[in-house]
Parts: sequence; structure tokens; C-alpha cells
Amino acid sequence: MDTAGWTEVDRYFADRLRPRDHALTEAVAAGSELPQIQVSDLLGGLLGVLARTVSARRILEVGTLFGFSAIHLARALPLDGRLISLEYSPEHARIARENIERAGLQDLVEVRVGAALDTLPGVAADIDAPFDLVFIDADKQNNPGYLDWALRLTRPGGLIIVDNVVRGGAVADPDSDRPDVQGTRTMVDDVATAVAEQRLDATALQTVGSKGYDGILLAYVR
Ligand SMILES: C[S@@+](CC[C@H](N)C(=O)[O-])C[C@H]1O[C@@H](n2cnc3c(N)ncnc32)[C@H](O)[C@@H]1O
Repeated sequence: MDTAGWTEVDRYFADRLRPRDHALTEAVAAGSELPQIQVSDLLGGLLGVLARTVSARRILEVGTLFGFSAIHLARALPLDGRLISLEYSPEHARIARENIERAGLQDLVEVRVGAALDTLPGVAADIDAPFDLVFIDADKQNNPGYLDWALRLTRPGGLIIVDNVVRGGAVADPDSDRPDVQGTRTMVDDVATAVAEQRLDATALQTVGSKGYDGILLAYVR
């Protein structure tokens, strides 16, 4: 089976499990000029389920794009919840804010513009309690830095999720000189260290679907 077949299976599940969602459909339309590298609707659904599972009230996202995963995550928040999403591109952030407002989530979601490694210290200074869930989905070469911040800013019992960890299978290649692969491998090594130190309980899943072959890393903060 190839991407076309995986897309068909994605559609089978989405048709049954993901109710028609006007705001998400409009968000994709509004972001059609941007790279189509948002999570699939089914993966967005998983993010929402996981956010509800940890009773998330505070969520941090690294990598907003046009707000697709942010809408999924924010929908899982209570009315007094908060999602801070970090985005490098002012244009992506502008479209994301419009999409978030159209979804009626503007009181829950704040999009901060800048390189995330530059804006994260300000986030750490601003919050009055650690995050329940951190979703890392930006430039992969900086994954080790994002994981470091996530380890500092996530509460025990919270979740750290890293998207796109498979890199088309190249993550298993120790000789790869691709910065995205190196960044992902270093991040996985850092997760392994935290697992050995009993700070994290972690796993990774390879996935197929409408977005092709990919994968996700999930870490529970002990
Ligand atoms: C894969 S997309 C995010 C997709 C989004 N999470 C979703 O599923 O809807 C990655 C985003 O990270 C942003 N990005 C890249 N480098 C960044 C950086 N250094 N700091 C913050 N955001 C960055 C890109 O501009 C892009 O919008």
C-alpha cells in the first residue's frame, strides 16, 4: 500500500471519528498558500485526546504554521485554559491568529512571533505554573533545544510530544549529515538520557497516512 491507500484509510477513520469541522476546513483554506506541513486531522485528533487525558489547562506549542494543530489542542482546553504557540514567521502567525479567531479560540490562544529559542525564555518568565503538555513541531535541527525547554517547563504527569521524528527513515542512519536528522537524533539521545535517569517514560511510533510515512515521539514526565 502507498500514500493513496493510506489516505483512503485515513478518510475511512476520519469520516467516522472526526465530525465535520468548519473552522478547521476554513483554516486549511486560509493557509493554502503556506506549506501544507500541518498535522493530519487524525493526528490533530490524537493531540486533542492526549490533551484531555492529562486534563491540560496549559499547553505550549513550538511551531504554529496556520494554527491547525493549535485549534485541535485549544479545543481540548477548559474555558480558563491557555495555549501559547511559538512561530518564527510573522505571516504564518498572522494567518494563524485569524484562523484561531474564526474558531472562537482567541481568548485561549496566544501566538508569539520569533525564533522559539529566543522567545522561550520570555515564556518561562511569564507563566505562573508549568505546562501540562508541550507539542514540538518546528525546525527539527533545534529539537534538542526545544526538548531542553520542555523538560524544564512541563509538570510531572505532563506530556511532551515531538512530531516528525522519523525523517523518512533517516533517523536510523547514524551517518546522516542532514541537520534535521542530527537534531532529531540528538533529541532522541537526550530523551534516552532522561529515561535512564527516570525523569521520562518515552516511546516513539512510526505512522503512515495522508501525510505519508512519518512518526511521533511521546514522553511522559515522571
Ligand atoms: C510543521 S510546521 C507546524 C505545523 C503546526 N504545528 C500544525 O500541525 O498545524 C512548522 C512551523 O514552525 C515554524 N518554525 C520554523 N523555525 C522556527 C523557529 N526557529 N521558531 C519558531 N517557529 C519556527 C515554521 O515557520 C512553521 O510554521
